[in-house]
Amino acid sequence: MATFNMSFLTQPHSSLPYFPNFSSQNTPSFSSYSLPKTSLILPSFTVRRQNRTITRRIVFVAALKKLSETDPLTVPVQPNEISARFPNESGVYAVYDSNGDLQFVGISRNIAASVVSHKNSVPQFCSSVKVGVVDEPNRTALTESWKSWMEEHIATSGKVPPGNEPGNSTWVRQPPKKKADLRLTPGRHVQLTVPLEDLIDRLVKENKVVAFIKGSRSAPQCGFSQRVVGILESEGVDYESVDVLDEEYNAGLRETLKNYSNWPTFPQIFVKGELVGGCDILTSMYEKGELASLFKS
Ligand SMILES: N[C@@H](CCC(=O)N[C@@H](CS)C(=O)NCC(=O)O)C(=O)O
Ligand code: FES
Repeated sequence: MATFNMSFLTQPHSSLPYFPNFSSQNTPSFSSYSLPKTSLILPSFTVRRQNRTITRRIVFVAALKKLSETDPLTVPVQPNEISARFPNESGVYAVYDSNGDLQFVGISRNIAASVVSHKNSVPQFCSSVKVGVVDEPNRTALTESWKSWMEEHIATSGKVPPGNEPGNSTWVRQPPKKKADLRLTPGRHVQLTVPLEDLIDRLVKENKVVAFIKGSRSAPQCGFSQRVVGILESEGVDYESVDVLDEEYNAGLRETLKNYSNWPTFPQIFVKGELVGGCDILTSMYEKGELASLFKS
């Protein structure tokens, strides 16, 4: 059998020899996954060591069931029916189209949620799904499960599932691209004809939410700025950022902004031209759940 380097293939997150966890209420039935027992406790045996008799038990852990031996489950149209049929657990899953062709093998921390998401985004490819729940999942174990299903499919069909072809982004959600930071000037080589205060004033009035931070939004250079960026992003705020440490495009901003806002530190967050505050104030408003109304208005 040919050997394949799987590292370049599109894989979602991580997987393990696959131990079903049947405790979930959403797990429909044992037979739908046709999985073996999590572990079989085999008879114990004894060894003699330094005149002591030690009892050992052999624990046999069931391996991931083969892809070809796993029964497919039909994917219902309604998300709540999908959640009822598929487990909310970690594992590996294989998605088939209505012709029974394997489209994608994935790993998920919540298989039901992944199936709902695929059914929404690519319903034409998402007719039935084979599931392998992984108990005590860790990254290596999940990845090994994924590999074993992929290798089995490649060995029998000679093909990589289309959704796992390198560069295919149909099945794996790409992280949203971060906005670029705003720059106050075209660069140091250009002589400013208006005072820096006026540029700041225009910028905070023309943009609803502006965060003046140390470093860029993708790589804040200070923990206070990092916390504020994290809060704004977790609230899903559409904001602009300006790096006060950027001496090429924002020369002089660090000191001029302190005068403009009468606030001595960074970060500084402006909403509709008004200073809201820095890290402490934003953190406190976040913890009290006050940010949604601030950014909505
Ligand atoms: N308590 C402040 C913490 C921020 C802070 O202390 N910033 C300092 C260190 S990053 C600062 O900007 N100092 C002035 C400067 O570096 O120009 C807040 O709530 O934002
Ligand atoms: S740069 Fe040191 S605390 Fe912000």
